[in-house]
Amino acid sequence: MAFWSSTSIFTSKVPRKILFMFTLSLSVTYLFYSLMSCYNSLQFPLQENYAYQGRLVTEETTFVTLREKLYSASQGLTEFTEAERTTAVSTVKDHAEAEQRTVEWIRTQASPTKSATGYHNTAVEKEHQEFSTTDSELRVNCTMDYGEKKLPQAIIIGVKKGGTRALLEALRVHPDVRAVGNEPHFFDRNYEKGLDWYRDLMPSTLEGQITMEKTPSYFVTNHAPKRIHSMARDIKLIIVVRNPVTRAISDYTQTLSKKPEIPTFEVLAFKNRTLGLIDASWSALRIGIYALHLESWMQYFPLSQMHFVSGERLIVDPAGEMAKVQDFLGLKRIVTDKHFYFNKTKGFPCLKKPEDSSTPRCLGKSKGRTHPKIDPDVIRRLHKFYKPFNMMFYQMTGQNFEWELEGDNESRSSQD
Ligand SMILES: Nc1ncnc2c1ncn2[C@@H]1O[C@H](COP(=O)(O)OS(=O)(=O)O)[C@@H](OP(=O)(O)O)[C@H]1O
Repeated sequence: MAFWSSTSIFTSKVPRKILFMFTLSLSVTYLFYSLMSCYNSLQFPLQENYAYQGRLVTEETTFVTLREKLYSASQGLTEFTEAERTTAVSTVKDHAEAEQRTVEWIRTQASPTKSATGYHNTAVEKEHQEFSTTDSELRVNCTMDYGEKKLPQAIIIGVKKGGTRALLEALRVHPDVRAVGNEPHFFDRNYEKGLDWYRDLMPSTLEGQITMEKTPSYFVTNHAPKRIHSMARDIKLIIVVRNPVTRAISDYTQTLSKKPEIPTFEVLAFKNRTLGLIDASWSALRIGIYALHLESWMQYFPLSQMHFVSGERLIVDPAGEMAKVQDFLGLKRIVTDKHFYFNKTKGFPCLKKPEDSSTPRCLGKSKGRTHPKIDPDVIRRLHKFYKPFNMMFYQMTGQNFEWELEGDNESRSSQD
């Protein structure tokens, strides 16, 4: 009875109110913590999505902060990446294969050229039946992040030292482009890791956004055209090309910055300098035989799926080149001259600084290194060496990049 009278206190009116208040406050606390933990796990995706929307409305701050973060992250990654270290020094096997292939190709070019239509041959059809993935198979990985990770619909496949980083960073300003910052090297070095691994590297995209990546070594990788075709036969390919002589010097400058002990450019460029025998198997020179590499790609992809960017024009008229790239990708022309300014110290166009940020928007110090002075006679010989291949490349692409004019000028000034 005594026990009953002590518990019956809970049934009396005043304590029932206290009990109610206590339960209520417990529930509110529980609800508050649940919401907080949910918010924390969603915070980054929300910001990202909001940022994207903000771009279209007025709130630029979040977008800018996020872009700055991505930009500086990509800067860090481009400095001395594994890609840069290993592409310049190919393995002995690759080197031998490449040399053999280059020599054979140069020999066969003495015979009449193939017609442009003949390149896109039956190998493509066979390949497609065996390996092609359907669109629905490509769109599976939905993450906590808003949107979903997709395999790229467009890839900057080359060329090394052409201006690929500048192009990718300018494209990333576009709200409908999402690109991975570093170079995945999937189709040349990581292919055995599989498409799921590759897809997982990509940023999540919203409906209507394009997923992109850049790995410049794909352009000169034998297996890359077939492998990329088997992933997506309708993929768009972008190739930034630059005068092969300047490109070779830029490539050499990069290697030299990491290995100061290597022989001079003049020594590496020749098999026999007295005989004027150019070493076309040296990767710095081989990469510049664009017609040779393009031929492999044309066996799998029609020219309509390729877009060639002039590395030279990307420096003097970035907005002009960006307009053409955006058209090719089916994007609205959002990245325009308003986004660029010429930075005199850097000597290159840079992306304009957002008002509230002090982070530089120029590319890092691994871009725009001072090139060593090369013997003008060697430069002249290299221009002569590349001339027929450049002509062939102009014919194949239907575009004249006018590298011979530069060569003529250089030859003239070196004679003065
Ligand atoms: N806006 C801007 N800023 C800096 N550099 C620019 C820019 N546009 C094009 N370039 C040229 O890009 C060259 C480097 O090319 P890549 O980015 O393709 O190099 S890499 O293959 O990724 O290492 C780099 O070559 P180097 O000057 O020889 O370093 C530049 O000439």
